[in-house]
Amino acid sequence: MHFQSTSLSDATLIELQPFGDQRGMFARTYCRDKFMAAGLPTEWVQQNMSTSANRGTIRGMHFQRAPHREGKLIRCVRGTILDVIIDLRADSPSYLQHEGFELSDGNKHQLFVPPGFAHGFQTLTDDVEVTYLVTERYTPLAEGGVRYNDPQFAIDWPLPVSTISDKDAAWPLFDSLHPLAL
Ligand SMILES: Cc1cn([C@H]2C[C@H](O)[C@@H](COP(=O)(O)OP(=O)(O)O[C@H]3O[C@@H](C)C(=O)[C@@H](O)[C@H]3O)O2)c(=O)[nH]c1=O
Repeated sequence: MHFQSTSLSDATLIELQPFGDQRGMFARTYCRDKFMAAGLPTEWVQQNMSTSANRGTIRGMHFQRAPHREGKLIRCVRGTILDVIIDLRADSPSYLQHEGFELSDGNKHQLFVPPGFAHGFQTLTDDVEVTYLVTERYTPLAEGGVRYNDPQFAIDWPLPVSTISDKDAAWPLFDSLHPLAL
């Protein structure tokens, strides 16, 4: 696996190293030693998956407030997504910057999302499945979010929004958040 830095401090794109043969392909998706050497987390407490039926669906932009901030390792195992992360760490050189990454069953890239980032994605195909590891347990009282179309970030979503949860459509704008809400 190859670890590539991104425009956002500590966020890492991980390319798998595939071994192909007549049966198909093998690759490690997680390797404790390599993650440790790359300075990435090695303790994951949940593995989650979601499916989304329609192209254009948005989930996000989500985070958990301190002290429950989560690191996430995202992979799209069916279809294609644009995965977007926003650095919300006030002490970071990339504070308030965002970047999008195409993750698909074709490229098999994984994205490490550091604690303190907001995370979300838009499906670019129908029938998408995403799986991710997280470093903290789900803590509903610590759930937070910022609106996917917050003008502060002006994320360039590639498709019109076809489907979004009521919760995600109603997250506040970043401007209105108290610093303790992060
Ligand atoms: C995230 C989560 C949700 N749930 C429940 C709550 C709710 O009833 C149902 C669906 O939850 P949500 O609507 O929050 O699911 P979803 O919008 O897919 O939430 C996910 O979105 C992506 C973008 C992320 O970054 C994830 O960390 C997570 O926040 O599942 C759990 O039981 N455990 C969990 O870890």
